[in-house]
Amino acid sequence: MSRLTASYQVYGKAGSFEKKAEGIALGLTIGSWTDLPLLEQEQLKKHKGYVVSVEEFPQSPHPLKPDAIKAHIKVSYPSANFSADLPAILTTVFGKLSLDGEVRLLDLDFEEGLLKQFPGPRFGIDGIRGLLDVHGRPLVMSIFKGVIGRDIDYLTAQLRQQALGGVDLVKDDEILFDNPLTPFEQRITAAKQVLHEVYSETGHRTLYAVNLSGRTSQLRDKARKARELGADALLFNVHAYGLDVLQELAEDDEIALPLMAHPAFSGAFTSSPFYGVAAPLALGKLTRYAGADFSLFPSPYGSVAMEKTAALALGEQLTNESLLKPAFPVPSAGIHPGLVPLLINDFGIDSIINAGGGVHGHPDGAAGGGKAFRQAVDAVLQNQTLENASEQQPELKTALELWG
Ligand SMILES: CSCCC(=O)C(=O)COP(=O)(O)O
Ligand SMILES: [Mg+2]
Repeated sequence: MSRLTASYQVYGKAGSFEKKAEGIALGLTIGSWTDLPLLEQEQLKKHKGYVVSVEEFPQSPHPLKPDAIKAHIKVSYPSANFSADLPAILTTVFGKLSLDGEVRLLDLDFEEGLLKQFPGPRFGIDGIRGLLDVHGRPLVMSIFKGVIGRDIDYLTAQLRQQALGGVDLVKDDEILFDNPLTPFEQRITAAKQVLHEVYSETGHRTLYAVNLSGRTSQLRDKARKARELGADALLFNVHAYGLDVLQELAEDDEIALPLMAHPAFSGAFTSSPFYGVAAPLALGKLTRYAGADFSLFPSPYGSVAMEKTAALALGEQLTNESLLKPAFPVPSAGIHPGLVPLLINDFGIDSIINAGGGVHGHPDGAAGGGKAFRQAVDAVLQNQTLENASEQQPELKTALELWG
């Protein structure tokens, strides 16, 4: 029978953590142990959690509580205790415990038998590259901006400019929901036509990720309809809905579209250094296990930044060796072409450079913005500085003058 090991960060007095860990291991499984008669101990043995390790960090005192230090606790849970789904798993390892003071879930280690119950990305990095026939460089994605309150003609005009800039993907902004001016289905069909026109004119292929939104009970039918209409990919605010909803979409063979996980709402439970869930686990490992082909997260550099070690660990969780396919890391928010060398250095070629304002804010419009990003990527891959490359690339030069 497989097991699941949870790693937690806690604060407390030095020497107090074994007891705390034992309390978690028993409290979240069989309750008590030593007081049980031997026969019951034998019966319940396979359901018992146990402490794997306790590590104290005396050099990491609590910033506000002078007698408390940090510790990491690992607890192993038998999978006999839960059904093989993320709601049951999260409730077991961090249900009531998440409400019990300063405790943070850092990681979950799934043994192979349990991991096999999860789909992982349907397409993964190679599958997405195959759809685009783009290999050997990071992909470039742009984001619709300022579309709320505008009609479908505005949206298609903006899409055309983005695609002409040579971006590989365009996604809806996560705050664009189904609405009378740009209804979900019309967005798909109108975008398809524009992207086909651009492909006929230029030979450049761009995929569009439409925001799958609405009540949970409607999502499956909407996603299936999107596929029927020829949608390229679905953007999904997974952390507002829950990971299991993503998994349902990922496992549905009648949907079978690339799924792009947006980090909206996740800051509510990942941002505190003391509480919640570590971002590499929530936006990295679990988002990949549940079936996202792409996971967006704040890069270490832009307007909404994630601490660098967390962002790097998140990228690692999306791409490391696993039974499941890797998902694309998409470090985002406030990205401009001048950041491309840092992003490629951090997240490698198998990542996506994603920008909204950094594309639309270009003085030559979104087409100029897209070109500047593509030029920046090419410069990095050719080991050129952006400054040198920009001597031959006017769009990149303009971007560097504007954003540095
Ligand atoms: C917080 S990561 C999500 C990125 C995103 O959805 C976005 O709209 C970023 O836009 P920006 O103009 O900052 O590139
Ligand atoms: Mg956005």
